[in-house]
Amino acid sequence: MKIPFTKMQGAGNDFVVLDETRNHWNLSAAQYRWLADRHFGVGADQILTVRPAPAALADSVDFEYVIHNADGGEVEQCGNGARCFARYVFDKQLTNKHAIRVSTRAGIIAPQLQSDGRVTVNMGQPRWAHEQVPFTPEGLKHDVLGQVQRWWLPLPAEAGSDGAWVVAVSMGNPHAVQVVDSAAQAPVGQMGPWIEHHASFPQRVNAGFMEVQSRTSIALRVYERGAGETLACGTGACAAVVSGIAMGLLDSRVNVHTRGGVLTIEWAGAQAPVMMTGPAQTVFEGFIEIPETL
Ligand SMILES: N[C@@H](CCC[C@H](N)C(=O)O)C(=O)O
Repeated sequence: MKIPFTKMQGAGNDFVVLDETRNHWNLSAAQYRWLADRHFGVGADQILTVRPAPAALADSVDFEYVIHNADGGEVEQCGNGARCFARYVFDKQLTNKHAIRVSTRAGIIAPQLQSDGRVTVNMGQPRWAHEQVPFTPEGLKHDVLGQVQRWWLPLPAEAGSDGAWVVAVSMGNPHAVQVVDSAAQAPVGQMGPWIEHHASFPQRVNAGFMEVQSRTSIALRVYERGAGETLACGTGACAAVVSGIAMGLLDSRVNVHTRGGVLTIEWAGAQAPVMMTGPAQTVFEGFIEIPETL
């Protein structure tokens, strides 16, 4: 089966985008994994699929947005992908709207194309309840910083540290955010996999390493669940900023410096939604023959 695809990137977090508004490709987890493979497939951190709005939501949303990690697993949310999704459906004339509403496994989000080419996404509210992350901290020690609890995650010697103080929060997908002295020096590749698979996160977790540079600027690296360290993680940026605001370390508008570019995150606190603004670009497009058996 030969299918069309578009390669996109948002702050260096890269995607293969598939259009299933007319045809359903019915790809298996192994086929998504193959597409994401940088040696045998196209190469991507995530595969994004555009589907028509689900019938039950047809009056309130424009599309369904389906996300698979590079490991082939389907996940709930992807922030950088949401900006690319909005750019894709507009450029491909699947809609003529600059502002759309999109259904995801984590609820409805609302991306909007800006006149400078960037995209702003209303990512909804952060979710702190343990069952919503999900996070099972039984047996872990904790302290309180500002308005938020930090939990001590014990780690084995191979992780390069005996543990980490993390804030657990969901932006539709699970995040464990820790404050570090230097994002550049943080042992992301060594510690990340141990946090991702920590027993206190039953659905695994994205591990964020946040360096607070000022009240309006952070440097951030994220070891993503199902993808490893990426050049940027949009939901990770939202999770880090809301955690930093709740800890009393950040103001309500923060520039997040990732290895692939800058994202701007705004959150007024409490019940306010998190707004994320950043780039979204098409890199190339083509057709690819998907192996039937893998
Ligand atoms: N790159 C993404 C997040 C993609 C999903 C994540 N790896 C997960 O498993 O939750 C972003 O920009 O938010």
